[in-house]
Amino acid sequence: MASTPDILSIVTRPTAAVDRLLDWITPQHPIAFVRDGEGLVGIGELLRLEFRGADRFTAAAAAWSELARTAIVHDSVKRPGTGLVALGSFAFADSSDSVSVLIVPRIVVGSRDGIQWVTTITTGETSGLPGASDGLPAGPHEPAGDLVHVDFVPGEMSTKNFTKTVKAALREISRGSAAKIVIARDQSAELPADADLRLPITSLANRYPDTFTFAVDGLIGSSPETLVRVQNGAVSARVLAGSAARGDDRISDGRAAGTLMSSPKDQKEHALALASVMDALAPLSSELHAASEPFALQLPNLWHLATDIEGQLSQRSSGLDLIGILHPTAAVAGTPTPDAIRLIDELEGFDRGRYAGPVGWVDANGNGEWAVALRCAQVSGARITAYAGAGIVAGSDAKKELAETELKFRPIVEAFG
Ligand SMILES: C=C(O[C@H]1C=CC=C(C(=O)O)[C@@H]1O)C(=O)O
Repeated sequence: MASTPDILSIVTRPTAAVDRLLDWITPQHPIAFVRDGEGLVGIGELLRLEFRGADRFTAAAAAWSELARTAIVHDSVKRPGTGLVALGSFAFADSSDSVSVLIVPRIVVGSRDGIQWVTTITTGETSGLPGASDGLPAGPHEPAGDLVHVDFVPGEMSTKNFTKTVKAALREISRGSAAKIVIARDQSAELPADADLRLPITSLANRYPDTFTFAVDGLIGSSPETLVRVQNGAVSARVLAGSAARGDDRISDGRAAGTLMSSPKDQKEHALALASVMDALAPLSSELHAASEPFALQLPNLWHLATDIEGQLSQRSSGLDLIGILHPTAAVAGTPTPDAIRLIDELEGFDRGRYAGPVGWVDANGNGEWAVALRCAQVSGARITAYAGAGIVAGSDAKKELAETELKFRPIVEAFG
């Protein structure tokens, strides 16, 4: 549940002091959501709203609109992400022990379309008014510190158990219980006390610039999948499903992409994921467009089948409203959704936490960007747990799916390598 929110005073001003956004990440409790050098970095936690259970999205949307309604905002930049903003991360499952959070930072450093700004947020009605603060605190926090090296070992789901579970999922699919089930596994490691997370996060962002690199309440990663982006009434998403390893040279790499594009199994897996997002957005949008064929998205570790969706919202839905409607897509759960969720619960047998849940930000106007938390790990005290999964459809091969999860772990494993 949300704690009782205070009235917040917010000042956003343009700044010339921000060169590289990522230099502002703090060593402990980093808060960030960036892609290609743009996005938001939070410094310090002013307010934390917590939610649990099946109504976590509706409760978050209601608490957020109340906070936004009473906030006193002085915003001379006026762009999506300026003014009052929270970064959030939500649990995958209704029954998860992991709490879902919206975090309002004390300071937000932002960059978008070549414009940089700083937002200071304070509680109470008088502080934080223009002139009361000139914005940026001591910083930037240079990316520094020692490399955090950890060795991941299988977690609650061993590799052997994963292949067994994929085979069990295939039996359910052949019985007609579901058309697609996404099966995940975990790997974990001990972290040194007070590990400085700036280097792993910066290295994720540098190696995977086209993905959303995030750090919210200990959940860190680089996700290629946009769950939903809301910007002044426009809505967009990038659906991914269907994967192949990159080739070792130009020829084998081109062949890998070609084989993926012509694979009926991957095309089916992708079509189910796309349909789940289109079906969820259609009643809320006009002019909803998606290409008739996916394209091959190139990442350093993988090829993915990808489809971009764009439309206009026909109702005043905020990003928080939409993540509650869209989650979980067939890219992380399966099809039909209720059957896939039940089967994941039965077959996987571990708590996914916030892996595969929405992670992103929302502003007071309901604008926001939310990724599906993939290629990520949760830092909880001295423990780090990484997650990766694969979509199982008729024709999937358990060994290949295991190999695919290894490639999906790579961003996190290398960031801590
Ligand atoms: C479930 C994951 O990826 C999803 C997103 C893209 C491709 C996927 C696949 O090909 O199986 C998965 O649906 C993960 O990275 O843990």
